[in-house]
Amino acid sequence: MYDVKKWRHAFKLDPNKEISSEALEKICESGTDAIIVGGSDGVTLDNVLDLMARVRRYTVPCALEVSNIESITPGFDLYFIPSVLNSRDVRWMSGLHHEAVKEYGILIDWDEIIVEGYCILNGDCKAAKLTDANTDLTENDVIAYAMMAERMFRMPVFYLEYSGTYGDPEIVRSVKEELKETTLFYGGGISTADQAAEMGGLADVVIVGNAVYENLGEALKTVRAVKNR
Ligand SMILES: CC(C)=CCC/C(C)=C/CC/C(C)=C/CC/C(C)=C/CC/C(C)=C/CC/C(C)=C/CC/C(C)=C/COP(=O)(O)OP(=O)(O)O
Ligand SMILES: O=P(O)(O)OC[C@@H](O)CO
Ligand SMILES: [Mg+2]
Repeated sequence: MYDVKKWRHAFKLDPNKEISSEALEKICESGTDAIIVGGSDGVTLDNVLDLMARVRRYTVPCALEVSNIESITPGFDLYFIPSVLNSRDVRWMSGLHHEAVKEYGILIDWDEIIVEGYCILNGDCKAAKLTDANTDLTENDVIAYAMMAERMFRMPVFYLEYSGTYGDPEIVRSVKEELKETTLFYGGGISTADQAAEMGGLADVVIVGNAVYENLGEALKTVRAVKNR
């Protein structure tokens, strides 16, 4: 199922972190809609290839969320391309993308590409620091980014990124109310089934990352909590 409009839940696995074969089997067989391979630091071609090959033993769709040009490889079902709308540095919104398309544009199968308009809201997370994101935003600021993603740039995905911390459900609710076409991804700090159910009731797709490495048993419960709603 490669239509993100039908997704409700995904696990994000970091190629720069260790995961046992037993844990990986449970994650891939959990009933989640997809595995997203991605992280903001230490992502290399070697660790991406290794994780892709291991996930490929299972039937679950597997997407690469591109964080640098060097680690892009064929073999994924989909490629998510983040564009950080609240970055103060144009490289993270369109600069690196321009370089990549200039160099590899001819090789790109555009049907496999899904652009994500990111709005990073946890100023302490690695992605915020890397991209110099302005996280000092009001609810109206965030809604404006969502409107830009959908109506100016026609991005298929708007990603509310609270990586490492649980977000504000009221902001997620307001953003969801604003979006008509664009799919709303929520990620950040989900470590229990209750949190997954809450954000799953507001966003279209819930992404669970760090909990996989911190408490796998609880992380696995997030799938049912979101999909049984
Ligand atoms: C041959 C072949 C297969 C060709 C395919 C062609 C293809 C896919 C081409 C892509 C072209 C293209 C436009 C590429 C874009 C290049 C690029 C480098 C864009 C920049 C992406 C970007 C803005 C990265 C910034 C960081 C970011 C937002 C990462 C997303 C992941 C994220 C937020 C992770 C969370 O952080 P984490 O690491 O988990 O943090 P903790 O460790 O603290 O948990
Ligand atoms: O790691 P967590 O905090 O679950 O966040 C998931 C994802 O949104 C990170 O890009
Ligand atoms: Mg992480």
